[in-house]
Amino acid sequence: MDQAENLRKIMQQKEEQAKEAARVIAVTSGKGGVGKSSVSVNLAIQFARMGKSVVILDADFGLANVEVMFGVIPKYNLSDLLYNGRELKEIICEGPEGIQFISGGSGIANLANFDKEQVKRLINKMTELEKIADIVIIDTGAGINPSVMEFLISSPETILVTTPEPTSVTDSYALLKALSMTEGFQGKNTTVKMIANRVSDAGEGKNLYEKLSMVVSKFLNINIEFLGVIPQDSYITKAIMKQKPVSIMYPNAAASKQFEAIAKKLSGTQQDVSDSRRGIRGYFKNFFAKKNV
Ligand SMILES: Nc1ncnc2c1ncn2[C@@H]1O[C@H](COP(=O)(O)OP(=O)(O)OP(=O)(O)O)[C@@H](O)[C@H]1O
Repeated sequence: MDQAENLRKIMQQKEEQAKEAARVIAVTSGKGGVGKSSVSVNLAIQFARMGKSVVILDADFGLANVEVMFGVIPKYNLSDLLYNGRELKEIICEGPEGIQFISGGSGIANLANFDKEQVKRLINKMTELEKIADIVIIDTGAGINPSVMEFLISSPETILVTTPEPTSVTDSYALLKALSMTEGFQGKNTTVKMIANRVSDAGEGKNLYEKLSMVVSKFLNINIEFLGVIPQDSYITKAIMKQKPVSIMYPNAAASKQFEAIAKKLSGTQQDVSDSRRGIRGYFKNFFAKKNV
């Protein structure tokens, strides 16, 4: 390597260090249909309006709601990066307001079965996200299946979406119980933040949080923080019918205002995470830790 090349490399390294690692946030729920994708997409929009560059990884295999909510049909998905030699920039799709997203496609379902070389390629490619994203939102599947657990266990910050329906509350508990029993789970490494969706008023949301948080801290030794409420709002459904997120279609709707408040609250807090788990590289390294890459 000549001196000029060496210098270029050092400059590049310095640039990469100067750019902070992306904040990785997983969004999940105990059962399907409670508003997980709606939360991912609308928080992304609110973060983008605050000047952040946001990438959503739609890891909800089989129910790719993000693309439906954005009204965009992706040309490629994660499988094309994993198996068909596509580059990261080719599989990233443009959503509204500068948001970018990656459709997981069937690539997501196979992640846990990768061999070492595939894992390395995935980590290296996904690490390129670090250069373009301030925030990476991972929209996981719902429920307690092992692949959802893999996504959550590696995430330093998890948003749990719950509604007042009794089944949503018991399924949230079941999800956290499954998470606490998953190999490698360490309560101190995982912050779970709850959003109460489809509530009739703030009090109902707070009650829901207090109930869930009490049993979860008593029986599972997990602390949940309260992020806030999203009201039951017919504008959400109206917007979905038009394949537009409510924050874009009806920015003054009660739900949009709450998404804005929650995004502000989140961005006002630093992510409390050790260096080895920081950023998208840390996330995937941790995800595949058992494979010793
Ligand atoms: N606060 C709300 N007010 C009214 N309707 C809502 C609200 N939140 C979600 N919905 C409705 O619930 C439906 C499911 O929402 P969404 O697709 O975001 O859920 P999900 O948890 O991601 O579902 P899935 O498990 O299928 O991925 C949407 O059609 C939406 O209209």
